[in-house]
Amino acid sequence: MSTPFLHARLDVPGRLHATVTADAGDVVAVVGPNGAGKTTLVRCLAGLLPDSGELTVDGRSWSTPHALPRDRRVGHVVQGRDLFPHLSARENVAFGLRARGVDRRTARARATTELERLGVGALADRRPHQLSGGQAQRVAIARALVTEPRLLLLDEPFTGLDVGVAATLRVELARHLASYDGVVVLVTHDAVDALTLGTRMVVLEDGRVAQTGTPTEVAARPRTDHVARLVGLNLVAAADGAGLLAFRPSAVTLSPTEPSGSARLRWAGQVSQLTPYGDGVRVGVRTSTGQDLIADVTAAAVAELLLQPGTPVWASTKETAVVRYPVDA
Ligand SMILES: Nc1ncnc2c1ncn2[C@@H]1O[C@H](COP(=O)(O)OP(=O)(O)OP(=O)(O)O)[C@@H](O)[C@H]1O
Repeated sequence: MSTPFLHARLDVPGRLHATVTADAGDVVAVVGPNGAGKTTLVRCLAGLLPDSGELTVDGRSWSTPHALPRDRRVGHVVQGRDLFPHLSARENVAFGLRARGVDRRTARARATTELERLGVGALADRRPHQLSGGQAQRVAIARALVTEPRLLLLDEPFTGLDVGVAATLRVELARHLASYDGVVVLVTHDAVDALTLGTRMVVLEDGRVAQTGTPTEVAARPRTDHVARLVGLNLVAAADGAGLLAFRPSAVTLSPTEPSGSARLRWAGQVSQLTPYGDGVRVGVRTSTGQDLIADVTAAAVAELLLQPGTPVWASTKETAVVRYPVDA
C-alpha cells in the first residue's frame, strides 16, 4: 500500500494520542467537544508543539525535532486572526514569501494576486485595524495560501464572523479548496462546515480519535454524543446492549402515559428544558436511565401536555424511524 499524502501519528502525553491520514486534495474536518485536543492537533501539525509521534507530508518527514517549523510547507490560519498589525495587508501576505527568500518585487506581486483571488485586492494597502473581521480573515487565508503549502491548517476560520460574512466566505473557500492539491485540516464546531467542506471527518474526544469516515457516514451513524448533537440526531445505547440507535428529534413523540404498540421504542423520563425551535418547541428529556433525548414538537403539544421542566413524560419513537448500528463497526 502506498503511503498516504498525510500520515500523522501525534503523541503529546496526557493531551493527544491520534493518528490522522489523508490523501492529496482531502479536507479533513476535525470536530470534538471543548478540550478534545483539536487545537493541540493543529499545533503539532504546524510544528508549534513538540510531540513524540511521526509526521509525513507529501513523502517527506516533518517529525520534530529534525524538521523546524520554518522547514514545513504549512499554512496556518488561526481562530484569533494573527495578522501583523504594523504591516499592510499586502505586506502581511508577502511576509511568508520574503521569509522563504523570494525577492521583494515578486513577493509583492504574488501577494497582490493572492489578495485579488480572495476578493480583497482593493484593500491591499490597509493595515489590519482598518479591515473588518471578514476582510481580515480573507487576508489571513491569502497569507496562508500564497506560499503554496502542502498542508493548510484552518482552525475555526469562521468563528467570530457575522453569519452572512461567514456564509459567503465558506462558499468562496470551498471554491479555492476545490483546486488545492495539498491537504486541508479544518477545525470546526459547525456541522455545516464539516459536511459542506470536509471530504473526511475526524472526531476527537479526550485526545483520541473516536470516529473517522466521510462526513456523510459520520453524520448518519455518529458514535459520540457530541457529533450526534452537531448533526441534530438523538443517540442512545440500545437497551439490549446491541449497539447504538440514532433518530431525529422530529421522530420523537411525547406522551403523559406509556405508549402502546410493540413497534415503538420508549423511555420514561422528565422534561429537562424547553426552547423555541423553528415554528415549534425543542424539548429536552432526561430519561430515567440518565440519557438525554431531544423531541421537536408543536407549541400546541407543549400546551396540551402541560410541559415544563420537571414534568414526567414518556418519549417514544417508531422502530422504523431508528437507524441501528454496532458500537465500533
Ligand atoms: N499549554 C497547555 N498545557 C497543558 N495542557 C494544555 C495546554 N493547552 C491545552 N491543554 C489541554 O489539552 C487538552 C486539549 O486542549 P485543546 O486546546 O487542544 O482542545 P480543543 O479541542 O482545541 O478545545 P476547544 O474546542 O475548547 O478549543 C485539554 O485538556 C487542555 O486542557
